[in-house]
Amino acid sequence: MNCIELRNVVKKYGKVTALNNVSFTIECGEKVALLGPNGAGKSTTLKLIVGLLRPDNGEVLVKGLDPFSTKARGIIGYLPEDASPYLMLTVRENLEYIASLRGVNNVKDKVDKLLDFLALRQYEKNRVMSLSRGNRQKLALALALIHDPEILLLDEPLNYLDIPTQERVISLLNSMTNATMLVSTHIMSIARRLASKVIVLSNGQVVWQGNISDLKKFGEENEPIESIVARLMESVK
Ligand SMILES: Nc1ncnc2c1ncn2[C@@H]1O[C@H](COP(=O)(O)OP(=O)(O)OP(=O)(O)O)[C@@H](O)[C@H]1O
Repeated sequence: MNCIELRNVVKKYGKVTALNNVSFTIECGEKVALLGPNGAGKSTTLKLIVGLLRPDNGEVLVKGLDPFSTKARGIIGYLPEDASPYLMLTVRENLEYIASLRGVNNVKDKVDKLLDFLALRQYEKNRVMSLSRGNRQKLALALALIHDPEILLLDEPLNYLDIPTQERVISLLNSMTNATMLVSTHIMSIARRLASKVIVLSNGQVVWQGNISDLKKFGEENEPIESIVARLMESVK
């Protein structure tokens, strides 16, 4: 079954065409990295799937549903780029508030587990406005994961995180074997550790999609994967 589907999607911001006829499908359970140069349309793609934006043309479906529907919103977890949780609330208050909005059972247990897992316990009573950027990112990740979403949309999930936390988050995400994941990243090594497929966007268009292992076919012997991906990205101007 398809969990995410974009059909001929066009999205414009005024005169800027951010996405120009983008189509792809992601089957339930697949882990996919969304790659592309700055301004390629990655964040826009995620915002359309999460129901923060509507396409100007074409269709976006989440498990066959309109992303704006309550049902679709309930099965998605979203980590925005530069996520900003409620700054005046404490770390625990943020987690408990979102957990209750999401209808999570056993809120205290779930919050405690995430606080410990992401090494946020010592900050639980601190207001978010006082946290470092990395600790805010950890909280934003916890907020995206608190309801065990079926579909996870992550925009640069490891931004600002220290190396031990990056490793913990990678192993946590890898343990979510049933979840469907679409992860936007600029870092190829992260894409390879979190995903088995890639969609490469450039200038608002899909320039390549397929298994990461097949990317090697486009390169010369011993050519680094980053160099192959850079060439694909530059193929559309
Ligand atoms: N709110 C907005 N208003 C106007 N233009 C926008 C807006 N958001 C994005 N854009 C434009 O849409 C295009 C795609 O932007 P988007 O943020 O989706 O790219 P991206 O691939 O996520 O980039 P990056 O890797 O730099 O984060 C860019 O040209 C960007 O300037």
